[in-house]
Amino acid sequence: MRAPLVELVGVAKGFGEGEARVQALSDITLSAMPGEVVGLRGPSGSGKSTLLNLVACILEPDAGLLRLAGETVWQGRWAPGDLRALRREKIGFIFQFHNLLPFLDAIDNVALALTLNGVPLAEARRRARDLLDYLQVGKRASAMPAKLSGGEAQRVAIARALANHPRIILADEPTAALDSERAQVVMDLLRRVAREQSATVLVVTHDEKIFSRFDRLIGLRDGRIETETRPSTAEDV
Ligand SMILES: Nc1ncnc2c1ncn2[C@@H]1O[C@H](COP(=O)(O)OP(=O)(O)OP(=O)(O)O)[C@@H](O)[C@H]1O
Repeated sequence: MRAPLVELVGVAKGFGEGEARVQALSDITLSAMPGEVVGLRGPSGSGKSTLLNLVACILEPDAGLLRLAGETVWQGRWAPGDLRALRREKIGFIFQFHNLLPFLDAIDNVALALTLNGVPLAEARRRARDLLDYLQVGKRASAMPAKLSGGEAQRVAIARALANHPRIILADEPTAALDSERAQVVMDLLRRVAREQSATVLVVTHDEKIFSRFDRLIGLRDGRIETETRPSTAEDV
């Protein structure tokens, strides 16, 4: 039986103390299955990034339960173990602006994610090259980030996020800096990765031009789940 890769039950998160306290998320219950591409939408301040950062184990919940790939990672406290290792092994994170290291070329930006996980450099470069080819940006392997177009840089960043074969891929506004055509290419890739690697992809987005590309679109308002739709036109290409 297939089990969810991401599960949150009754999760809450606030910031600050006393009068300055902001309840960013309240009573969030959701789960996402392998192969599923889920969008998180909602007005500014509705809690989208907070939710993504909780799933990434970058922020600690105040209450509830967080389970990743069948393992309870937070319930009242973090489960014992190395959080950084968990993040490196299970989670790939894609940012709005690619966050590539400016002093490394495309291939070494990807290879670094592998060497940090103990893969020898030559092997890391070989695998990085394969990934760049998979994302159709292999020709730019030796280009420095400043010489890449926005779409190319975002694909290199996706390659980096995928380097360790994470089952959970989190993306914060991955298409915000891209034109419509490049945004669709990024969504094609994310859908393909979800399908081929049985991964769950969770994407925070304001970008209406990609709303139809999600299996499920969850709408947040004031830190709560307000709507959940299944865009009917989402198709794999
Ligand atoms: N580190 C923090 N310290 C204090 N308040 C925070 C912090 N991070 C988020 N918040 C507050 O929590 C609420 C939710 O913020 P969050 O960034 O998750 O919203 P968002 O939906 O991602 O917004 P946007 O679309 O503008 O990125 C907001 O009121 C925000 O001001």
